[in-house]
Amino acid sequence: SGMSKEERILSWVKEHAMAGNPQSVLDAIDYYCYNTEWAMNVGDIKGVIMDRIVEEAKPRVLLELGTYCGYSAIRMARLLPPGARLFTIEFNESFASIASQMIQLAGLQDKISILKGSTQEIIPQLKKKHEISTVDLVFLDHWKDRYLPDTQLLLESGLLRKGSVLLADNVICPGAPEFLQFVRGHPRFQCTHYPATVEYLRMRDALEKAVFLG
Ligand SMILES: O=C(CSCCNC(=O)c1cc(-c2ccc(F)cc2)cc(O)c1O)c1ccc(O)c(O)c1
Ligand SMILES: [Mg+2]
Repeated sequence: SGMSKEERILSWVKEHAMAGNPQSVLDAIDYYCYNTEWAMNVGDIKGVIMDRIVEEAKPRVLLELGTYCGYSAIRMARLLPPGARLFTIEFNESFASIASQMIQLAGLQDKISILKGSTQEIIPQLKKKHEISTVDLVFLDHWKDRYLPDTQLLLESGLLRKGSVLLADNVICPGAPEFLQFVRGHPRFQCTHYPATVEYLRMRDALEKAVFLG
């Protein structure tokens, strides 16, 4: 029994962040994870790279695979204009609950919808159930061996349009070799590699951006 690591992070953020201030929520999570307990948030180093990519893409409909505590959802949604929407899929009930409270504290609940379930069951429902035509940016951060099958599912579901951006975390560590090989070898994807480090550590990691050419 006792609190989970994710509950301890949420408690710290409630104490140290300012309600309605997304940056203070991100800073509080990063401070706790640098100084007290490591956790698998994308973090500040890869987060700054994500910020630039999201600002350049100007997406109106975003999809995230793997919510965890909501750090990357808050990171992306804080940059969005009114009317833009982020849908984030989380399989784990307790992670989804923590993330919902984190997003509420950041004041971003009107921009972010948490969809509870597995990506393989939810992705095919997105068009009908959530009135989505296509997605402008997808952040992949869930099970690393699901990156490739879910990319193929996004293609089959007609959810990608010319210019849709796939942005994948952890392509070096833990790694997503089959996904990397697929998008880098695919004639309809334009890939860019962004070397970085694993959140809160010195170990090497990277983001991969794959733009669908339609
Ligand atoms: O962990 C999962 C799978 S989803 C999260 C995937 N993400 C990662 O695994 C992930 C891992 C690392 C990382 C780990 C160890 C290292 F030494 C270095 C890096 C970094 C990341 O940025 C990540 O995103 C899950 C657990 C329980 C459930 O109940 C559930 O539902 C899910
Ligand atoms: Mg990750």
